[in-house]
Amino acid sequence: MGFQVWQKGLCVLCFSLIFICGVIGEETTIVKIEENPVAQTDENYVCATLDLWPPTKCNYGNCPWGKSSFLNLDLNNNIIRNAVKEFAPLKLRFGGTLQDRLVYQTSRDEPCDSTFYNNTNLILDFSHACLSLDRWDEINQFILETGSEAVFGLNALRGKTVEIKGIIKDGQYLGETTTAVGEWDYSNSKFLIEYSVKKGYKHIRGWTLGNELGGRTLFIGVSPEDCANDAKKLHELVKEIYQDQGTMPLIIAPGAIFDLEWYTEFIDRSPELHVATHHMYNLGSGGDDALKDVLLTASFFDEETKSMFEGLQKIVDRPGTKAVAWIGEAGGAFNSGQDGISNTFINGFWYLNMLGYSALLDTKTFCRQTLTGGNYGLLQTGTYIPNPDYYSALLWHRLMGSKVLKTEIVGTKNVYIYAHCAKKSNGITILVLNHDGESSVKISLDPSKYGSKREEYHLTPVNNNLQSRLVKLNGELLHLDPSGVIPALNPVEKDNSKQLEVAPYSFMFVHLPGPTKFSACEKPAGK
Ligand SMILES: Cc1cc(=O)oc2cc(O[C@@H]3O[C@H](C(=O)O)[C@@H](O)[C@H](O)[C@H]3O)ccc12
Repeated sequence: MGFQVWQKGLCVLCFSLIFICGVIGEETTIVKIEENPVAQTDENYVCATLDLWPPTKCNYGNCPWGKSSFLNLDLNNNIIRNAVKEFAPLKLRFGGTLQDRLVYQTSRDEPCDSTFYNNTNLILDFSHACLSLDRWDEINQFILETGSEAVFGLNALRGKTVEIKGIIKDGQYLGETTTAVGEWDYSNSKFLIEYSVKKGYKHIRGWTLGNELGGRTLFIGVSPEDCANDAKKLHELVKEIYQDQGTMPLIIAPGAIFDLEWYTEFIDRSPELHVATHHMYNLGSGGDDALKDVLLTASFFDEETKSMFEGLQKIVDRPGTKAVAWIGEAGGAFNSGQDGISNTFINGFWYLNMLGYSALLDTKTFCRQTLTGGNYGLLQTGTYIPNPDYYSALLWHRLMGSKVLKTEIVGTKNVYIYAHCAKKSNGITILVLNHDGESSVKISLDPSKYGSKREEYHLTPVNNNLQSRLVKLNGELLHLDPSGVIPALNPVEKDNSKQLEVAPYSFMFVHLPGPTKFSACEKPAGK
């Protein structure tokens, strides 16, 4: 037995009842890690989004977007640049609801107003806005200078007619459906792609089509057949435009909420698709008062969430399907997240679990809504000071390699453990999330399996306040230096002859540099 977890609470109970129960209550929880990887992520699995919401976007009386839209974000801000460079390359997905209301300037003489105006009489409640060529150049400069990769969301509603129909069943009015029908007018997108190739923007890793237009309908429904035809058109365009470029970016669609029937038909009709992407908001609404409980009890791992991941994995795993699965956008709570939750330590119970779980189900990339903007930004809106999840994302990126190892815990429900081959050594990295507020988790690591040493990265909230925006690493507050430099994330080295202890309500990355028994994690010499 290489790996064991003791629940302190149970042992305390046992000691206090020792004369009655003897050793019967001294329950040992066993954790097993399979030696052979069960899935593989992209090397840069951690991705973040930049959305388009204007400062006037509000939910529940809270307007958390400021100037975080990629149309007006200060791309020269030192903190943002430093935060992004730490990942180089960070995959950045540009898009969101309003991407299907965005037009691209085709000549510098053309008027181009970059403001989305609120108007509830219009589709998606906002006017159109324009992405100027100058701004597109600035965005590409930013991507290049920060060593990032871009995935850009194209407007898939252009040219389509939006129809609103009443639903009547058995003579009863049940509400309305909004669908977009007709052919996609790709001319404006074609221009942007051609322009990008002419300018030599090689860091564009993928072009994605539409935001939440298919799948489980939220606002506007598009049939799987129409969506597949549009994706096919995009593929043809990209192939033609990039024919002399050597590499071709990925074609990514539909960026919707998963629905088994819809996705099955869409993927069946899209043999050329590279990435089938879906969005997930499995904490519920940003206006929900019960989010704290949902996070601590991990009840976001409900049947619906699991069936979405498993459903898509099954579809893409079928022989003959080329597409792989990505989470193209996940912010926890929809409608901009929740202040005091999405931007605080407690949100890590969702974010780190989702990074772990999605990887296990062979998701190649996980895009966090957002890099900045809304309440769920990795960086605070306006100040760009990193929220606790920023540091979790960075530790994941640095420590968790692409090969995913399956873990199994027997005997406890309050601890979640994920394991990957290590990013930079022949060993492995494990991530332990202790959802128990009373008890530490104690783990023994058998040196004959896990090597003699380990490096611990223990994340705890400041003042034990789960809703703190400040986080400590190994007991030291993480903060920017006065010039906006991201702090070093240094581990504490420990001997594996001593037990590992993960405090109540905390997270720990543990790097086991080896030598370990995980031969699949050994890197070729020189890597
Ligand atoms: C009602 C709803 C349910 C759901 O599961 O997802 C979802 C997503 C929505 O839009 C996307 O999510 C973000 C958000 O609501 O916070 C937006 O900022 C983003 O641009 C959208 O892509 C809306 C509603 C729902």
